[in-house]
Amino acid sequence: MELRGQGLVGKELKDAGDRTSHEFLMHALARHRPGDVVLSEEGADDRARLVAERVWIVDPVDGTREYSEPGRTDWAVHVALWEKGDLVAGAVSRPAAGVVHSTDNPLAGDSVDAGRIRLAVSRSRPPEFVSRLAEILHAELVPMGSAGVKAMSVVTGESDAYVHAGGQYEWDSAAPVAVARAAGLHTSRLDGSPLVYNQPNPWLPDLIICRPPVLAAIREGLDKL
Ligand SMILES: Nc1ncnc2c1ncn2[C@@H]1O[C@H](COP(=O)(O)O)[C@@H](OP(=O)(O)O)[C@H]1O
Ligand SMILES: [Mg+2]
Repeated sequence: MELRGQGLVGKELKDAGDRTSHEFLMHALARHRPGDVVLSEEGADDRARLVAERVWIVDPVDGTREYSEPGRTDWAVHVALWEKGDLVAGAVSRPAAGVVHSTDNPLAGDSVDAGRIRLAVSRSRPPEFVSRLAEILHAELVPMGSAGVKAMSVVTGESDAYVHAGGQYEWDSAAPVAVARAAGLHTSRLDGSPLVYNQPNPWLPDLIICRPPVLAAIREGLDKL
């Protein structure tokens, strides 16, 4: 937040934000949880994570593009804890909005049943299939930056589902998925299989996060693509 007001713009601001947040998190985790391994978007992949019992999966700035655009609040800091096979805790912080969604306190809101399904989608690179899915479902697209912010929009009831495919890494979804699960939402891969973390290759290209009542409609829509 401090860096954003210091005159850096564009790539310089993105890189400085990523690096500063990464260093902050690495120091904090080394100090408070020295025995744990960290998988960060901005760090070298420490292969010790593949035999570790506890691994922190972090994205220091998710929605880096939005972070670099003055006044935007749709970017987030993701911190998730994976322990012995699954996510056990996580938080998605939105510093510019002044909110932290965590597995302890997801800040879940009631969703008004608007009739039309609202799909959260990337504002800068909406996957083509999501537009087709929206047509099939007569759904409304709600564009915003950051995987974490999109997932939290389902948690708060601003949208009904976040459906993504075509590319992403474990750090983009780990903390959002941990919080979404704590809020009682459905989380899975596009084919319905579970999202599995701390894999040798952290590429995790697709997901569905949705309110349970819309899952059947989304599945039917996906089948028709
Ligand atoms: N096709 C793709 N391949 C790789 N990463 C992708 C991707 N689409 C989205 N992402 C990542 O998902 C996050 C949210 O993207 P978007 O705001 O467009 O929905 C971004 O994380 P970062 O900002 O941490 O790089 C972005 O890099
Ligand atoms: Mg990210």
